[in-house]
Amino acid sequence: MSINDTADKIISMEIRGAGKIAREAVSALRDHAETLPRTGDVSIFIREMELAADLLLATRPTAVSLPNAVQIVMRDVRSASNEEAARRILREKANEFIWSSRTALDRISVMGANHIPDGSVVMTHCNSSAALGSIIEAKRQGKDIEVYATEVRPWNQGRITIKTLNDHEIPTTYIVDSAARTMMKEVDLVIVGADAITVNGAVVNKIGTSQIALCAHEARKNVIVTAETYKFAPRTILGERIQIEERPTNEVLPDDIAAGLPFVRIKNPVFDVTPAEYIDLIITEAGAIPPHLAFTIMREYLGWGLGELQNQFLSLEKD
Ligand SMILES: O=C(COP(=O)(O)O)[C@H](O)[C@H](O)COP(=O)(O)O
Repeated sequence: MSINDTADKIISMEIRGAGKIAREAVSALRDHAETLPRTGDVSIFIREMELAADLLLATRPTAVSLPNAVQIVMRDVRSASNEEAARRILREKANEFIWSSRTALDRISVMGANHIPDGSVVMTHCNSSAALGSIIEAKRQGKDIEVYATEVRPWNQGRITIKTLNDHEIPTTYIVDSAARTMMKEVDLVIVGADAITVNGAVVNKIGTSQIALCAHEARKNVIVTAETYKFAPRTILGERIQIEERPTNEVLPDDIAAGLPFVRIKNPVFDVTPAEYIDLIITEAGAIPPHLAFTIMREYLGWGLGELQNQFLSLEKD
């Protein structure tokens, strides 16, 4: 798929979910490199690849998996000594990222399943491959489990979730988002995915996640977040905030109805922030951690992010 097609599909949400966005972006970068004519000038190749990367980065602002994946693939390309080396590094890094991202999902699924006791009822929100992977793995291990899945207005990602759960013959109850608190008494634990995790262990995920986590906290039910290490955002160490995407208001209310309500304002933020105190565990491919250890993951697994931050500080000091 071309860079433009991939970017369009991410914007239109045909490609969605933080992990998938990252993998598809990386595979589009790899394919794009193959379409560029060989010039023998490494700087031309790098410039073309940066333009392609910028196009992808401008698609959706919240899932940090996208800039992290682009950085993982592009970082060593930028210092390549010649065009052939740059092409080889890009290909290798892209393939490595896609492979390790899938492996991470498998590992998270097994660890996540270990945290789902036999006979438990799990609530999930939105459509997360990491969260669903854990539920499906628990079922594969022979555990008798049930799921409550929310609708996820306005895009109804819950329908994709219930289709997958149904395909795996997992008994599922489908509820509207506002039924989460009422239904929490039937539930033993909540499992969701993440679009970004900040240095203080807060989790950015689909709008509504924080309400569900709050209800779970009130009802003394565990909240488990499943997230690959590339969902952690090292730049939050510097105080950079995760941008919450606002999508068109007509996803919430059709324009013709809105036009008749001149005093009504519509807002459509599509992600929210769940503070660390409402999260019991974050399961990554590197192990399950309490949210306050987010910094450790950033240091150990996204070390480049910290190196870059250090360079920024050094240049600030020089200025
Ligand atoms: O919030 C969403 C998707 O939002 P959208 O539908 O707006 O992209 C998912 O919970 C996370 O991206 C994690 O998904 P995964 O575990 O698959 O990476």
